[in-house]
Amino acid sequence: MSKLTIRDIDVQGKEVLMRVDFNVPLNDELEITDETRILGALPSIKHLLDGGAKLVLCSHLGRPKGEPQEKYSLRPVAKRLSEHLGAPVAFADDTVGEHAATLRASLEAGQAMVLENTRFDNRETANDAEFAKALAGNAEIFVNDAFGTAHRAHASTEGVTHFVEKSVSGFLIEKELEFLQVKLESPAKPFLAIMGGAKVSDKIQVIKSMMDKADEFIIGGAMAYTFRLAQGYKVGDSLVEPDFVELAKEILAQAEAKGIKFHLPADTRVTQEFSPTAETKVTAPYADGGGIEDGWEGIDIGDVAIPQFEEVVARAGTILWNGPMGVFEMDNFAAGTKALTAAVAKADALTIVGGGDSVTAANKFANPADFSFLSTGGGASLELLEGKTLPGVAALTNK
Ligand SMILES: Nc1ncnc2c1ncn2[C@@H]1O[C@H](COP(=O)(O)OP(=O)(O)OP(=O)(O)O)[C@@H](O)[C@H]1O
Ligand SMILES: O=C(O)[C@H](O)COP(=O)(O)O
Repeated sequence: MSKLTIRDIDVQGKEVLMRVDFNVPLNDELEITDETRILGALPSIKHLLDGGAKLVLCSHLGRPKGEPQEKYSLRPVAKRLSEHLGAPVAFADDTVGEHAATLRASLEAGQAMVLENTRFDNRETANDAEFAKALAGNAEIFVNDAFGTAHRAHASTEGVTHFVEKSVSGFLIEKELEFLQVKLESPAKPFLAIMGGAKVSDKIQVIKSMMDKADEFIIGGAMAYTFRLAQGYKVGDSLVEPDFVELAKEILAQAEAKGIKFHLPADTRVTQEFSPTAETKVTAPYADGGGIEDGWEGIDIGDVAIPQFEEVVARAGTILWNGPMGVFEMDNFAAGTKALTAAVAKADALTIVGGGDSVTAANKFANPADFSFLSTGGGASLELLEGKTLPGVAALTNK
């Protein structure tokens, strides 16, 4: 069912509450290290301000568990936003308290402000009605543009919709759904899904759901070791999730039955020490009886795997990439992720990148403009690909 969007409303002189996903990474100095999500929200923010809204922005940052903590404050984000807008952005030290109320009451048309982290109050994640009502305040309109948090039914994503006249989606949610849903309905073939990273438990169900759509899979990162274990190979001290070995076996059998090309790394770069100066070596290919010895841990795909994967990427018509090939945060473990990032960036295909770390890799090792779309959603994009309904979208007003 289609939902009202930001294009369908008149906001002139009205107070508008907008949920954004400003859950950005901060370093120890509380500096923003990746502003993809801020940039993602800007088109909607500018559109509402140009339309004369009194704009109240809210978001979570991290998982502070109901306690205010300086390291999870949205203050640095409000400052960065003000730089992007070239206008002051007021910041409330609280979310639904006195300071927030005073600032909200003094907003003028075309001005924006940011509320403190919604998760500084436990009632946010509990989707508490009183908290949602206070958050809505005098706003007639709620705009949800927090795609990254749309899979959470929290007070600021779902609850609040019960206390405003209209709830609409913003441009970012619209764009995310366009790429992750609409464009993947009839993808140019072959449709390649590249899955990597560390969280097998989060992603293995997505692989299963995508077997009806994808023609080929590349599995990298720690994901690969659970599959290699399922095939009976030795994986040494590598990160595996034994609880998912059975499901991995099922997936491998299903791929074979359906004629899906399921590419696991032919070999693995391993180390004995998890550090930026550690020595590494590449195992013999699994097919030649290779595998990972005890005392060694897989940290990247190997030298045989890299060109094989590059070839698979080069022939794809559509590429969906979620999760790095290795521990790319350390240079000595980053070769596989670097090579794959470059290959995806130059592929003549629709290229969609999802997941926090994959987007970071895309920004670090390639020109972000060389990808068709960088998703701001980690869990949210995975749930969408699994075919689940996102509560933050479902709660919006029907057209
Ligand atoms: N072989 C490996 N062993 C251990 N960790 C690995 C390995 N390969 C990749 N990783 C780690 O996986 C992490 C990323 O995995 P993750 O599943 O969180 O992906 P993601 O793209 O960030 O997705 P999301 O945003 O959904 O969390 C990186 O920090 C990387 O260092
Ligand atoms: O980073 C994310 O995936 C979103 O901001 C949601 O955060 P959460 O997993 O803490 O709900």
